[in-house]
Amino acid sequence: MKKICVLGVTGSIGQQTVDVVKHHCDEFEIVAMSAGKNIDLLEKIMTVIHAKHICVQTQEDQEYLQRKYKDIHFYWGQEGLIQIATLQQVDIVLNAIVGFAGLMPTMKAIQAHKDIALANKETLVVAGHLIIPLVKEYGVKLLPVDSEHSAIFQCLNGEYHGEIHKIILTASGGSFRQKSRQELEHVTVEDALKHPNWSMGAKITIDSATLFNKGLEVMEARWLFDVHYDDIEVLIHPESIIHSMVEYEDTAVIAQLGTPDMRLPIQYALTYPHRFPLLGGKRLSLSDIGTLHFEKPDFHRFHALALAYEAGRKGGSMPCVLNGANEQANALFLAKKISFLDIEKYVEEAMRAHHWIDHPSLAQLIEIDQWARNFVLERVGEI
Ligand SMILES: NC(=O)C1=CN([C@@H]2O[C@H](COP(=O)(O)OP(=O)(O)OC[C@H]3O[C@@H](n4cnc5c(N)ncnc54)[C@H](OP(=O)(O)O)[C@@H]3O)[C@@H](O)[C@H]2O)C=CC1
Ligand SMILES: CC(=O)[C@@H](O)[C@H](O)COP(=O)(O)O
Ligand SMILES: [Mn+2]
Repeated sequence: MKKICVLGVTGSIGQQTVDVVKHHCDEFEIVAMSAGKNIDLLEKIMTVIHAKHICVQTQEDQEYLQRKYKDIHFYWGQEGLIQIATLQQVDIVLNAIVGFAGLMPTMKAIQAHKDIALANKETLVVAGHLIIPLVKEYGVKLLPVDSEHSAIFQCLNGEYHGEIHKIILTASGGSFRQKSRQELEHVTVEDALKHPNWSMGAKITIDSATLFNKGLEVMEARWLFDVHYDDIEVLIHPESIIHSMVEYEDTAVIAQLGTPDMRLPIQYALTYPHRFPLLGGKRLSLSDIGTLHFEKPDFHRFHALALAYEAGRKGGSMPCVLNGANEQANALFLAKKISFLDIEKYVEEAMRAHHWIDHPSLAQLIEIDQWARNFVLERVGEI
């Protein structure tokens, strides 16, 4: 029985993880889990998942729940996340928290010798230079949950022999794939939240529309598979059927395909190297689909992708600035305080204003992340 700690159980990935675990309750048990502020949903999940260790975001919610459920141990805040992720009985931490908040629990879990199933791509974007050496030092597994990276991991069959010519990351193009730069000036939050193929949390859905999601994924791939940015190509593939590909030195291209369903990469990260049935999973019928489409990304129209390659190539503290500024600008767009194109504008301004440092420590990353958020808030007149 594999004992799992699910961070972000109330989110899109978190709930799909619950679904996977429910269908394989002989194999997996969720012994610890965290929510942010959605306590109603957490209490619903608690009726099917009987974890004894639960973390929430605020002390107030922790105290409320502790009074109500005496036989469960409740924790709160960042410290609480670290406590549940490092519990002795936990074998693997599935990190499905959104954003920078996922970084610290990932690091501490690795240092407590836990395997990591990583959906929280921001962890690697901002701190790949710290995380990858830690993974090696502590001899733990780092298993990708992000669909493209799971696809690459499956193509590589869990092994890497340095024979990769390039990685081809597919991108749906998001909600506005066919819109001109001029049309993008006036798009709404409601339209941006309509992803063509995936039902996901709000932050990543907006990131998908700006293409910052793909930019973050380029950086995630650089760290997970130890490839140079010149060897990572983004390919627009509107159907999201090919989840990504690996081209080898001998010109062979290996792809992983399937109907878009995040439960597969979640489950594979938990069952690797084995494959279990995916209950309710829709089988792919290429004859029904008929045609798949591909196009090159337009780096001018989707400037975010160009910014992400630039930040990744610069390395050091720059990805942290891009990520922090993007998280803040994304939230301001969702709150209808800035326009869609303002997101990439403020991220670029933060990158230009930043005093770059090489190899930032965790403490420096925390400072830089806060600086980038404040930079955007100041530009918008929010502080
Ligand atoms: N959704 C998807 O299909 C995919 C997601 N990912 C990645 O997975 C991660 C999660 O995405 P997704 O599930 O869509 O996001 P959601 O917004 O749906 O869920 C986020 C989860 O994190 C919790 N949370 C948010 N902020 C904090 C915080 N400061 N401290 C503690 N917990 C917090 C939320 O709690 P609450 O809601 O209770 O406040 C919720 O449980 C992201 O990094 C995303 O990029 C990657 C590939 C696909
Ligand atoms: C499901 C998943 O992994 C998301 O990251 C998804 O890839 C978003 O789609 P696009 O960013 O390609 O639109
Ligand atoms: Mn993805």
